[in-house]
Amino acid sequence: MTESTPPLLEAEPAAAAALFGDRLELARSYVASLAARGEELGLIGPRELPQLWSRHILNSALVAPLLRGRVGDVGSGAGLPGLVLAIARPDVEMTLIEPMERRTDWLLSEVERMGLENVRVLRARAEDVPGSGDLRPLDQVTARAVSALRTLIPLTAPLVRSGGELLLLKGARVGEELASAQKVVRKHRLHDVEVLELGAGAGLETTRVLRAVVDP
Ligand SMILES: C[S@@+](CC[C@H](N)C(=O)[O-])C[C@H]1O[C@@H](n2cnc3c(N)ncnc32)[C@H](O)[C@@H]1O
Repeated sequence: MTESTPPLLEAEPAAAAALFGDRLELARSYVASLAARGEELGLIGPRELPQLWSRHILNSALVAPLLRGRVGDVGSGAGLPGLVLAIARPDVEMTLIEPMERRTDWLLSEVERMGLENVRVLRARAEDVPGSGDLRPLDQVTARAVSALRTLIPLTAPLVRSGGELLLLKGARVGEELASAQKVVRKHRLHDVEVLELGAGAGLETTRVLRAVVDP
């Protein structure tokens, strides 16, 4: 019987330096920590290591230039995109909203290990946050791989202040998801809804972001 070789961590793509600038060392330390402990903690699958940088870290970091003010990330899991964005944008106040204790423990330990002062970890389900007094209405909310738009919009829009924005990272079927979410788009008074395609020009995997203004 031959022993199987553990999958190798993807080499850091050249684009990482431009996306993280002087925060690159912190991004590297988060990637190293996630690669070392992520599988054991059930945060990432073993097959993710060969695409950790390109599919997960840079896919998340591409959203960083769109951020402003107080931002929440719903369903952060391992820290995607919220922790990556907080690393890239120390000027942004980031709240990671995640209900699973094992995941919030991991997020808190990473925030402490990296000395990030712009991150708060809130253990909660997004739908329980409005009206709880735990979080003031946010300027923007991000989410990635949490649910389809028809359920994700009702989870995220109530967290945003009037005139704030949703930035929802989506896959190639975002158009179909949006078509079947029209009822909640109207109910939550989203306008200026657009799908941004980020990264392709820079030779990266395309990150699709549903951006919409919330006007409750
Ligand atoms: C598939 S994981 C994705 C994690 C991460 N965003 C990523 O892209 O890798 C979905 C995450 O959403 C969280 N989640 C599920 N329902 C939620 C809710 N109602 N409010 C907040 N987080 C939720 C789960 O606990 C889980 O960590």
